[in-house]
Amino acid sequence: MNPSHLSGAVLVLGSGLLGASIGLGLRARGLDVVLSDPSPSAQAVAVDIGAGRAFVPAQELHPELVVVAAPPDVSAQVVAGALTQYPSAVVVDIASVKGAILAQLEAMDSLAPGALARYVGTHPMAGRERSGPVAARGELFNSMPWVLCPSEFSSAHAIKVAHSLAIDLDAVVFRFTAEEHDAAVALVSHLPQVMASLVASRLAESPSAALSLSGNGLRDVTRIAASDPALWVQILGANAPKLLEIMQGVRTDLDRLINTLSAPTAPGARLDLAQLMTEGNEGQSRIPGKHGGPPQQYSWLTVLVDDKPGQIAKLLTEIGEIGVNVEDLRMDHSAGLQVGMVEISVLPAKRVALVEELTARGWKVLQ
Ligand SMILES: NC(=O)C1=CN([C@@H]2O[C@H](COP(=O)(O)OP(=O)(O)OC[C@H]3O[C@@H](n4cnc5c(N)ncnc54)[C@H](O)[C@@H]3O)[C@@H](O)[C@H]2O)C=CC1
Ligand SMILES: O=C(O)C(=O)Cc1ccc(O)cc1
Repeated sequence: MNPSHLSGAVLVLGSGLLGASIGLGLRARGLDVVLSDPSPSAQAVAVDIGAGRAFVPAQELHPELVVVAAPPDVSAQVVAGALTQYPSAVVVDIASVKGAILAQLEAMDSLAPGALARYVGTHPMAGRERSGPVAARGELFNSMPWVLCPSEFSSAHAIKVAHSLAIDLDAVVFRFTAEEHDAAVALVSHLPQVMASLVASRLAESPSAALSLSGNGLRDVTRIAASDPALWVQILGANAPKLLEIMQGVRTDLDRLINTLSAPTAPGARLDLAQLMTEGNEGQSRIPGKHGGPPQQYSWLTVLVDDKPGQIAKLLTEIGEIGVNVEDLRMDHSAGLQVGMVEISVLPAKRVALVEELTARGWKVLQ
């Protein structure tokens, strides 16, 4: 592991999923990480998994950086407290919304003049649909976007320290204004969350016989519907104006679709459906590939594995031996059979050789 770009202690306020993941990542760089959380159990679990040492109020602390990893609706207060308590530290927050927090900070009389020079709003675009330190992963941010939203007050030094945090955690740094950030995440994060929840809520009272036919399409579209309601109430509320703009467009399209499907054989109806699907194809093809690179088309292959311990690890090890990089992986189970179907995506040029080699090694590959 390369040495850190930071040198002093890092204080993490809020040791849930994100705070503990940041702690784990920074500890792996050898940094001194101090964790504080009003929930004693969240703090204790984060310490136990190795995300840092427990904050001791009586002990003097001079952190180089304070990372506020608290829920969005308390983040501004916690940032303000940290700016006051640690007058030489840079303070960043990582909340999912940026404009509302900056506005709250700007409206505070309690802050010392110039204190906001040491603050940078940031947002790692990585997370999980689970919360709490138990779900934390030190590699969570690896190759994922991390947005820095410096304000007009942020100093060059504060921006550099915020940048170092993201780089230390192997993230890919982007720089947006708070306003640009909120518009972007309304589209790429908040709209998908709302749509996933809307689709999944249709399933709540559906017959279980229908659900037994569920496949990857449904799983892909609804994965984030398992997200923490308490967090999302805060995120959606804080970014409502930006999200509304996009949802008005969705409503127009949905109304059009309902009209079309009300008379599916009417002249023009099929063209309208084709257009809607094509627009979806166009949008989907614009989602960047890994590491923020250009959209990348991968080839998928499916390998049948016995449903017993160690099989997937063995398969992945052998793919590694063959010298092919797995770009993505998902699992499905064949209803009623003791086999799993592992779907693997690889660069198209690698697919044929990989199928041949896996088959020669005795794996059942579905073409
Ligand atoms: N969950 C996700 O996937 C992502 C979340 N975020 C942002 O990260 C922040 C934390 O979210 P998670 O770690 O997912 O939530 P979490 O619920 O796992 O952890 C939040 C922690 O903050 C603590 N906390 C509550 N009030 C506090 C206060 N006044 N001071 C310090 N700590 C306090 C809670 O006790 C809890 O342990 C949120 O602002 C969220 O918007 C950003 C990117 C992804
Ligand atoms: O689970 C996923 O795919 C996510 O996209 C998680 C996520 C949740 C909230 C954020 O502010 C950023 C990322």
